[in-house]
Amino acid sequence: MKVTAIGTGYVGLVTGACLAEMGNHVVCLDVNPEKIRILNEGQIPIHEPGLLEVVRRNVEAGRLQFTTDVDMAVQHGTMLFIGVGTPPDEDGSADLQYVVAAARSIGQRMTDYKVIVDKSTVPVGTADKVRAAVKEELVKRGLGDMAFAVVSNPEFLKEGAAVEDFSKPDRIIVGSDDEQATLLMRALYAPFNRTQDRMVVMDVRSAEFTKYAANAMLATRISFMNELALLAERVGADIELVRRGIGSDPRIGYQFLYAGAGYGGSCFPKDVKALVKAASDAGIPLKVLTAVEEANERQKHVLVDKVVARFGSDLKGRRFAIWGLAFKPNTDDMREAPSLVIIDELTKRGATVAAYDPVSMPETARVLGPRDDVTLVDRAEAALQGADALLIVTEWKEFRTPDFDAIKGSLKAPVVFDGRNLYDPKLMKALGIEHYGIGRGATV
Ligand SMILES: NC(=O)c1ccc[n+]([C@@H]2O[C@H](COP(=O)([O-])OP(=O)(O)OC[C@H]3O[C@@H](n4cnc5c(N)ncnc54)[C@H](O)[C@@H]3O)[C@@H](O)[C@H]2O)c1
Ligand SMILES: O=c1ccn([C@@H]2O[C@H](COP(=O)(O)OP(=O)(O)O[C@H]3O[C@H](CO)[C@@H](O)[C@H](O)[C@H]3O)[C@@H](O)[C@H]2O)c(=O)[nH]1
Repeated sequence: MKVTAIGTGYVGLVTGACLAEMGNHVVCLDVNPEKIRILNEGQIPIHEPGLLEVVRRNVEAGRLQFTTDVDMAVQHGTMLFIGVGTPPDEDGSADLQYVVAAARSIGQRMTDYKVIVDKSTVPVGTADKVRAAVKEELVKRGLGDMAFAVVSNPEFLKEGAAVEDFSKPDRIIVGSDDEQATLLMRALYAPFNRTQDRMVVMDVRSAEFTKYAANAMLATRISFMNELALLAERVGADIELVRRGIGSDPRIGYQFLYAGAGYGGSCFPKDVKALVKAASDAGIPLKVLTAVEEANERQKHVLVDKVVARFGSDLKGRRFAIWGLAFKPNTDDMREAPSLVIIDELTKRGATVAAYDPVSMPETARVLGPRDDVTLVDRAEAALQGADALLIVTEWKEFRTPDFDAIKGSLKAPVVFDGRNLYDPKLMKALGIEHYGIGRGATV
């Protein structure tokens, strides 16, 4: 089938590449010429495991191309996926300007039937806005009767596992009230839906809502565990043992129960805010979700609170090593990364920071800009040299079983603030490392 992906970010590029992999002819369009230049040079602008290989394979096979040419891109696809950003507006609501602009650019150019697929995360009612924008442009061109469908197909991929998640989806949500469009969506997704029918077809509004409900539920689990972690510490329990204890109940399950330094990324923070705002506008304030966000804001400060409790609030002359900067492992994405809050809190108390991340240091340098108080080093061990303590912020695999002797030998004193509960407190005690986990007390 002929597909156009509008927006070549995490969602648009992965969608385009994975659909090309199944034999579709895909054009990926972006308004950012730099991204298209990188893609046309055989590279990808983001770090996403396995994606480069899929992109290269399909470009070579002639099924995948990248362009800034809107005319060509709109002409090409029968199915046009909108995967542009929906960042938070000042009041927390989703800013739909890029989605509406993409819709208009379709309406200004289409000459035959199109299925316009909203893949971006968008509030309930957005498909109506997309439909209205396309129609308005068609009417301007005297083509008000031209048929098209607008479908909601929210994306559930996780960064760092995007290709895997797209290729083996838990579910494919399709919100559609157009039979022909539903049939085309079924055909397009058939290769990803072979072993078991995972496609759930519903009305458009319910599909749009499903995406926010899923992220809100996951964020709730994390904030719930983070709050229990605070309590566990106070009453002398270990949240890691509690996690295993409750996760064994299949109604609860083990996933997404990890207490840590707070959730970040381009989705949970913005989607929770957007749902809270939409609900309040609708006159149904969401009390639980409001608390989820508040708890997460507090959680991003928990690691520094522990540093302050140990070293005092004046950190002048102190130096801290940070391992892990990206908001989660296997990505270079720094959007809403807890590490940024931690760096900010440490440096504003006078400390300096030496930080290491396996892939996100160029992105960190871009986000932070030139700084005297933050040094980015190219090896984990280098960050430790002469530091007062080590803070672990992102659970990259290479931090899981490090050379503990090197940690002890390089730090001024062996003190580790373990923001992802990577290390066993008993082992730390045996090794003589002062260890502060999340929700499991200190081993001094
Ligand atoms: N990142 C994720 O893991 C993820 C997962 C599921 C859903 N989502 C949702 O998908 C959407 C996209 O997220 P993302 O992380 O891929 O965003 P992104 O910022 O990485 O990419 C968006 C791209 O769209 C381009 N763009 C903007 N306006 C355009 C236009 N009119 N025509 C063509 N291109 C245009 C931008 O230049 C940019 O390259 C958001 O709504 C997000 O909430 C993201
Ligand atoms: O038990 C856990 C699990 C995650 N996190 C944190 O939660 C954040 C988000 O992690 P994750 O969900 O793995 O990454 P995202 O790429 O942001 O993916 C989420 O957001 C996407 C965009 O909407 C959705 O498509 C995905 O289904 C949803 O998992 C990160 O900061 C994690 O460190 C925890 O603190 N504890």
